[in-house]
Amino acid sequence: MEELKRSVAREALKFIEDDMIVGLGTGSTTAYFIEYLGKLIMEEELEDVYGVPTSYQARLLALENGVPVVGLDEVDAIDIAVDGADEVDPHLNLIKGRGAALTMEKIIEYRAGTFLVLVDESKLVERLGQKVPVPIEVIPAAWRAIAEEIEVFNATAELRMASKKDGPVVTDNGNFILDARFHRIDDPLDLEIELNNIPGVVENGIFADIADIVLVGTREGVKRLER
Ligand SMILES: O=C[C@H](O)[C@H](O)[C@H](O)COP(=O)(O)O
Repeated sequence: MEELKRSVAREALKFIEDDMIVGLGTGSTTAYFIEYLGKLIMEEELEDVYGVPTSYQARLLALENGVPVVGLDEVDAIDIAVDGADEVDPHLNLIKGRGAALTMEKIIEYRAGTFLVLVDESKLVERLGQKVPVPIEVIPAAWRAIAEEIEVFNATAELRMASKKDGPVVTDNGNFILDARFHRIDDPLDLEIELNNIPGVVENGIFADIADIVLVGTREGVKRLER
């Protein structure tokens, strides 16, 4: 599985050119991409490439690997954003947010000229929600109220707990994460909009109609899916 992640990360480098501003995603697959990108920059095979990190994890990895970083508020445009996903459906709708970085990811990926997604074949599903819940970033004080609201959608929501800290996961933005399991997601775009309409919801992990290209690492090689 790690080799599949590495192979898509290597393939993603082909999309990066000199002078590009690159959105740097979060997670284990993008971590390889940031590492390889840093190598090309250090070897001067790429020039004037800057990364806009989607999380503290991406920022630390970029600094560690020699990718110069800039903030979203310092750039006029993002040429390409590269990120992983937790599920990809046949229309290239995604679920993201296992790493709790969904809000900055969505802001940066929405702004990017091209949004390139890197996954291994285990992430492909027929319908979103088949394998993973939908993460929802919420204002802490509102978590219980929102969990109740979500039941209206025929779903259950669980507050995500931390593993190396007592109590809940706190996101890079200081919020909580609810993981919502829906009975069935028929219209991802509609659900994405509806969830964001609940007061106190900051953002949710459905990324409908936003991915441009998905590179899938398979045992037979890297496959390219396009919308
Ligand atoms: O918040 C985390 C992100 O959405 C990740 O991009 C996503 O969970 C994929 O991560 P990984 O490449 O580790 O499977």
